[in-house]
Amino acid sequence: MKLRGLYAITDSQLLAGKFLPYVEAALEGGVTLLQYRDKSQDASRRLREAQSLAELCARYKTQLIINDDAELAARLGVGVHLGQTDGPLTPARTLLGRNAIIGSTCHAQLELAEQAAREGASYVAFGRFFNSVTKPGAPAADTALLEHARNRIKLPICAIGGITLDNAAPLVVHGADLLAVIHGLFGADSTQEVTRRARAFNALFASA
Ligand SMILES: Cc1ncc(COP(=O)(O)OP(=O)(O)O)c(N)n1
Ligand SMILES: Cc1nc(C(=O)O)sc1CCOP(=O)(O)O
Ligand SMILES: [Mg+2]
Repeated sequence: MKLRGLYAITDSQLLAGKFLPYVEAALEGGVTLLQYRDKSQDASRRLREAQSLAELCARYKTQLIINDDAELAARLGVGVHLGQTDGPLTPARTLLGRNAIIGSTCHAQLELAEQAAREGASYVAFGRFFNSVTKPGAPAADTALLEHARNRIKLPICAIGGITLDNAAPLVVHGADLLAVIHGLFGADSTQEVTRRARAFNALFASA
């Protein structure tokens, strides 16, 4: 499967009280990958919500990725996204199997991406590209990095951090295969607006 398009990421605070309707609205507009990102320690809620997302994703034929937690991903038979402090990729690959999607945070460092590729990552994620409400302190990346990564890394390239419909187009032009978005997608006033935004993000790939 070609990993290209919108990568929607959930946020438990932003989606409080509208979690499933907003996620379904995004799926309705078209989502290549959906990441369940919940930074709480509430294991039973995490399991319950991740199971609901797995059912929803199955209906929409979207791939589900669990942030941080390879054990939960293994339990659900889905993919995982691991940051630099979330544990090594190689055991996660062994646990999840060769077909699982495993993503790796590489900040603004090509060396991290090359290492992730050697260790069996399915895609590499660079960011943050713009100011992010969700993660203001993340290290900054720029479009030149995408061009270098395009030439050196033979894996799908994901861009993240402060991405909105107003600033996303150059990222695709400079080589991003996946646009990972929280606020720019789910910070909308209605489910209809979430669907519209998802469609508009996907349209950027159709025209690139
Ligand atoms: C697609 C994608 N890219 C980067 C991240 C960030 O991962 P990490 O650095 O582990 O930070 P947290 O998201 O865990 O706070 C991501 N989750 N997804
Ligand atoms: C989770 C995350 N990781 C980042 C990184 O740079 O690695 S930026 C980020 C937040 C993405 O949310 P938003 O689209 O609301 O900015
Ligand atoms: Mg993490």
